[in-house]
Amino acid sequence: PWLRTLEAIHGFRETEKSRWSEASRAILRRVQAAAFGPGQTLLSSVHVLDLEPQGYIKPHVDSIKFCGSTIAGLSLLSPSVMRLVHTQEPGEWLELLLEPGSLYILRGSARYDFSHEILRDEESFFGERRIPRGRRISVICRSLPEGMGPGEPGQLPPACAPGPL
Ligand SMILES: O=C(O)CCC(=O)C(=O)O
Ligand SMILES: [Fe+2]
Repeated sequence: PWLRTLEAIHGFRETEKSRWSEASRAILRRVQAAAFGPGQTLLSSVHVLDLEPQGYIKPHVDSIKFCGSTIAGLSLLSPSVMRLVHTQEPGEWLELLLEPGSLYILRGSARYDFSHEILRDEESFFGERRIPRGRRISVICRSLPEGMGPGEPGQLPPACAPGPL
């Protein structure tokens, strides 16, 4: 639902999950505490993306219609490189090495003014260092779009209706 519309992603499968084991919920609570403020409401379901070794994500900015001001992603299995490029100033960019078990948080300017992408295996370098890509799973939490309080769930796709994590 997130990326199919953008055709930004290749070699993947995905799902949205709202039911988690207690052990997983404990981890999601840590993500929530690290990435989101007390006033932020999260989308009720968590996005899980499974990228095959040849899979990659092209540069995009998450839709402001479906996603609020914060995106937090937990990377699992293979390391990968995320590149952020300023949408107005392509010379302004940075790369993040996403080690398995790491959490990235996109908020503020990183969320709105920079595109993000996951490099394909052939281009997967962090500086000079080659980062060979294997299967990568990411678990992504997002805040609700502003003005999308529980009173206005009609504008959201059903899987994104607001609710507790
Ligand atoms: O896999 C990730 O960490 C990022 C996924 C992403 O950019 C998205 O779902 O919009
Ligand atoms: Fe994204």
